[in-house]
Amino acid sequence: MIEVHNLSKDYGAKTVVNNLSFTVKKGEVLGFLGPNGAGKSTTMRMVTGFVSPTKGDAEICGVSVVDHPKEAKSHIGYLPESAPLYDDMTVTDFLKFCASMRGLAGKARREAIDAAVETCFLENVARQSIGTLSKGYRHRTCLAQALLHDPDVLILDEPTDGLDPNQKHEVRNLIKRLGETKAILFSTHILEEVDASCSRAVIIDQGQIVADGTPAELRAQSGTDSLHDLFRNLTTKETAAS
Ligand SMILES: Nc1ncnc2c1ncn2[C@@H]1O[C@H](COP(=O)(O)OP(=O)(O)OP(=O)(O)O)[C@@H](O)[C@H]1O
Repeated sequence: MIEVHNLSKDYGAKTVVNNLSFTVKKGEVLGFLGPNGAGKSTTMRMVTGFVSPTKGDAEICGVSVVDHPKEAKSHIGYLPESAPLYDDMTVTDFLKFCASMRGLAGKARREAIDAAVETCFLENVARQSIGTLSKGYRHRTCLAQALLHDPDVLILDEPTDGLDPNQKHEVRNLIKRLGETKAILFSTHILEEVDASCSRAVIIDQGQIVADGTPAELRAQSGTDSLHDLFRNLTTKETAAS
């Protein structure tokens, strides 16, 4: 469902994503790991069609994001890194607006909003304006907009960032459940999430893949049965210049 072919991105003289290739099939949840500045968000922005690659392409359900970005985007639900929301809208109005942008109307729109509100546990705040929500609820509102059109592919940039332990648990379970019928690519710094939600994980460092496997394969590769040790051994310790 997601096929990434030799994706690269240069900013000036700096190559921040360097010839990445990987696939995510239906029923797979791929954890996308890497230190700060490794190129995770840039890769996700290219796969979702929001940033043009310098080289390479990504196919979403067989559709090239470079050649047919609008069609490719119709198959994707995207939670960007800093959730873009309209503070003056209520949660329901924001979801109505997003659903309309996705071409939903009438009964289909109402049902899509009800389902997303229920899935993301937003019932209690549905009529509250977004500007008054806590960080966790803002985050879940943005996750809800990604689910409205029941996309085959979900691309989630740090979906548990800033959530309390209870919410993290709920969102991890949600990702696992949604992953049974969709292809999910999600980035995280939290290595425990690999075991909690992922069928496979890719570790990138300085824009390149340095490990790719199931959680068990990656732990075996570490020599100490520890994802933390593998991550520390394979990635540069310094935070990349930003
Ligand atoms: N628009 C841009 N112009 C120039 N450099 C950029 C731009 N966007 C990203 N970069 C650089 O590309 C590199 C990769 O950034 P990116 O945000 O993809 O990393 P990341 O792995 O998502 O990091 P983090 O985990 O901190 O979110 C960084 O060095 C960043 O400064």
